[in-house]
Amino acid sequence: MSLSHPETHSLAQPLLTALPPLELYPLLSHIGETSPPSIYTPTIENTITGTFAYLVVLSAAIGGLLFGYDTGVISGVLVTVGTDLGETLTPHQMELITAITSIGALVGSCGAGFWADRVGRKRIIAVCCVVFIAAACGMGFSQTVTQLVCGRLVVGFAVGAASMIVPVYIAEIAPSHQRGMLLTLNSVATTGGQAVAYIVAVLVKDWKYSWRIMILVSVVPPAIFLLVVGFIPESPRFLVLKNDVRTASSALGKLYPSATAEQIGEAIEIIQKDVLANKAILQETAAVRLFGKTSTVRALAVCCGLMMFQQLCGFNALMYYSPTIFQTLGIKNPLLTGLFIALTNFAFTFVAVYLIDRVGRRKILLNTVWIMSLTLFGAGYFLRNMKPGAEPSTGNSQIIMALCCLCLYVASYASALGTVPWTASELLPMEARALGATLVTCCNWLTNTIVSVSFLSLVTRIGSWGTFSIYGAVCVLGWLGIYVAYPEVNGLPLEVVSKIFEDGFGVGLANEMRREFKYVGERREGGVD
Ligand SMILES: O[C@H]1[C@H](O)[C@@H](O)[C@H](O)[C@@H](O)[C@H]1O
Repeated sequence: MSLSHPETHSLAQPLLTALPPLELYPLLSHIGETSPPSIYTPTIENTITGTFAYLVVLSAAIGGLLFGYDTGVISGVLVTVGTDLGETLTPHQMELITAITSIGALVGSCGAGFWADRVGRKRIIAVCCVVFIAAACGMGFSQTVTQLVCGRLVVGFAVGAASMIVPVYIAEIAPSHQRGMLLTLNSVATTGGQAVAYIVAVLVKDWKYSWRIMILVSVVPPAIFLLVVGFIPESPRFLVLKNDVRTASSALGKLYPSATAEQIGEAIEIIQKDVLANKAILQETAAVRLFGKTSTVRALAVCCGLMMFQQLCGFNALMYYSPTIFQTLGIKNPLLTGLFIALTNFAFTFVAVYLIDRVGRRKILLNTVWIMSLTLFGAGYFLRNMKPGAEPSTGNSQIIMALCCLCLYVASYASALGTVPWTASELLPMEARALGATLVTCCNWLTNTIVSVSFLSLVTRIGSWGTFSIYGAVCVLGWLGIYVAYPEVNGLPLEVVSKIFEDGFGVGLANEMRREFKYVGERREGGVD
C-alpha cells in the first residue's frame, strides 16, 4: 500500500513512497509525539478511554503545577520577606535565591533523564513529591539567607526532574490522538501553578509570616499525589521494558476499560517490538545517536534553539521579578499587578492549546513573536527612568502604558512560545528523542538561569531601556530563526518528520508533505486506494 498518489510528482513524493506501510505507525509511541491522523492509531486506542486515565493524567500534571508554583512563588517571597532572614536582601541575593532553583532544575532534569528507564516514571514523580515537601518545610522555616538558598536548590532538583518526567509519563499513557492535547495540559498546569502562587501571595501578603505561608502551601499538591500514587499505574512501556508483561497488561486494562484481551495483547506486542527496536538503538553511544547524522543535528539545533529563545526573550524576568519592578515604580500593591501578569499568562496558555494543532506551531509563533518584540521595546521605553533602589520617578501614564505593553507581551508569549518548545521533540528521530528531550530541557534551565541571575543587575547597570531592548532584539532574531528554520510538522507521522531535515531545515518540503498527506488521508477516508 503506497502513501503517494499518482497525480503529483513533487519533491516529497520519493519520501512518501519509501515509507513503511501504515500498519507500522502504531509503533511510534514516543515522547513528544503529537496527534497523528486517526488512520494511524492502534485498535486499543479506538476503545473508550476510562475516566481513570484522565485522573491519572491529572495526578501526573501535579508535577507541572508544582513546577509552576515553585517558580512563581519566589516573586511574592522577594517583596514580603523584609528583614526576616536577618538582613535586607540585596539585588544580588535576590538573584541568587531566584536563580539557584533553575540551577537545581538543570541538574534535576539531567538526573531524571538518566533514572527514568532504571526506576520508572511513576517512582520518579513520587520521589519528586517527597523532595517538594521536604524542601518546602526547609524553606518555610529557614532563618538565614543560606538556608533559604539551600532549600531553593533542593526544590530545583525536583522542579527539573518533574519538568522532564511528567511529559514522558503523560505521552506514554495517553492515546495517540489525544497526546498533543494532554501534553499541553502540562503547560496549562505549569502556568496555572504560577497563577496560584500569585493568588496565594496576594491573599496572605499582610499576614504575619506571609512569605513562609506562601512556601508552605506548596506541600498540599504533592501530599495529595502521594496519597493517590498507590492507585496510579506505572507506564506500560516502562513495565514492558522491565519484562513485567502481566502488570503492563493490567495497567492497560485500567486505562482502557472496554478493551478486549486481544486488543490488550496486540498493544503489548506493539510496545514490545518498539522496546526491542529501542534496545538495538541503545547499543549506540549517546553522542552517535544525537550527533551521528547531520539531519539529527539540524533537528536538535531547532529544538534547542527554540527552547533557548523561549527563555532568552526574558519572560521569566517578569514572572520572577515583576512585583519587585512594580514595587520600585512605587505601585501600592505590586503583587496584585504581578498577579495580573500571571493570570494573563495562564489564560493565554489555553489559546496555545486551542491553536497548536488547528493553526499549527509555525504560524502561531510567527504571528506572535513580532508582537513580543515591539511590546518589549515599548515597555523598555516607558520604564526608562526606573532604577532599583532609587526614588520612583516614572509618571502614572508611563506606568499604565508600560503595563499595557507587558500584558500584550505576556499574552503573545503564552499564545505560542510559552508552549510550543515543549512539544518540539516531535522533530527528533526515534533514536534521539528521549536523549534529545533531556538536552532540550537542560537548555531550558540553563537559559532560565542566565535570565534570572542577570535581570536585576542588568537593570541596575544598563537601565530598563537597555535590558528590555536586549530581550526585544532576541525576539527579532528568534522570529528570523523560526522563519528560516522551523518547519511545520503538524499532522505528519513521526517517521516522515525525521526526513524533513535531510537536505536542510525543510520548511518548504514540510509544507509540501503536509499537503500530500492531507490529500492521501482524505482519499483513504473516502475509500479511495
Ligand atoms: O513553558 C513554561 C511557561 O511558559 C512558564 O510560564 C515559564 O515560566 C517557563 O519558563 C516555561 O518553560
